[in-house]
Amino acid sequence: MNLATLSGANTSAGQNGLVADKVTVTYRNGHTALFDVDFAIPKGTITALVGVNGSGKSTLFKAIMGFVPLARGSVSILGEPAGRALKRNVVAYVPQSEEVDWNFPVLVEDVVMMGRYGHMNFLRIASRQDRRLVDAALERVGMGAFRRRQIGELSGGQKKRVFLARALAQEGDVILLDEPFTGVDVTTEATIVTLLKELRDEGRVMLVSTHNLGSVPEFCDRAILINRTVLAAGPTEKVFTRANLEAAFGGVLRHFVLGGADLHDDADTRQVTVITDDERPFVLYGEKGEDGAPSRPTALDAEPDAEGESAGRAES
Ligand SMILES: Nc1ncnc2c1ncn2[C@@H]1O[C@H](COP(=O)(O)OP(=O)(O)OP(=O)(O)O)[C@@H](O)[C@H]1O
Repeated sequence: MNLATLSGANTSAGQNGLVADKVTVTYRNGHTALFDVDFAIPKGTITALVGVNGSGKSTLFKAIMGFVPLARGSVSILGEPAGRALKRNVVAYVPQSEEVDWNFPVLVEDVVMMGRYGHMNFLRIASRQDRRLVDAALERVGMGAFRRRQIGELSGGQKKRVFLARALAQEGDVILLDEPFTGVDVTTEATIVTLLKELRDEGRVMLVSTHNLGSVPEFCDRAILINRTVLAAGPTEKVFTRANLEAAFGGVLRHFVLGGADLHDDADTRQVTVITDDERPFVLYGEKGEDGAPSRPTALDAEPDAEGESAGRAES
């Protein structure tokens, strides 16, 4: 995807958030990447989009953005058909890094200014207000000092921040983030999470795809588990359960249970369950183990070397 195709926006208010109704996407090669995807996300919330590689997360973002056509179904945004909302530039999209052509010769401040294109006429002459919003967005993500750098010269985490700044400059009420935490360090992750929480408090709608299962309960009010269709959707505490995650990830998930003598020197049967798809494990503590609960870490469907590796992650 070329940087220039990722244009910018406008503010708008609506009573509803993001609604998908039987969304089905079939690529030109005949592969149906999504079928009958249904969900409804209210305003003022952050929703995690979670699923294995190839489960259709990016396809869903592209379908919402109108980059791929729907074979069936519809999307409504802030109470109006997606096409109309997209024309009003109320949706800001932060794509996966791999989707962007980083050789496109453009300065950081120009990337952020793209977020303002939807507010300009065809001559694209930036107003004082446009420049002010670009400055504010760059400062808010801590990238003010990098504004005159070529985007391709930045680190992965810095690029993510710049794209977030572009979404901020756009002033979109709906923000779609495709794997914003991939390849970023803990400081950048914390910066992004803080920012998303602020945006939620401002009443925006955010859909965030991530493989960092552990961070989902920390900042996402809701979650959608997906594997070509929606497996579970709703408040995180209801959706982010061991059974649902196992259904969503099947054999791909690394899953360990610590209990018995490894954890307690008394008869306490509570266990620590570590579920991980990627870098940040999802840790459950306090589930009662059955009699004879595993006393050693148990790797279900894990790779041969995964036990030590993931047990180490769980400790960190
Ligand atoms: N342009 C395309 N043409 C045909 N098939 C595609 C195209 N893009 C994606 N697919 C297929 O659609 C499915 C969903 O891909 P998608 O990129 O949406 O998955 P994802 O959940 O975002 O994966 P990841 O976690 O790896 O980013 C995959 O099977 C993929 O091979």
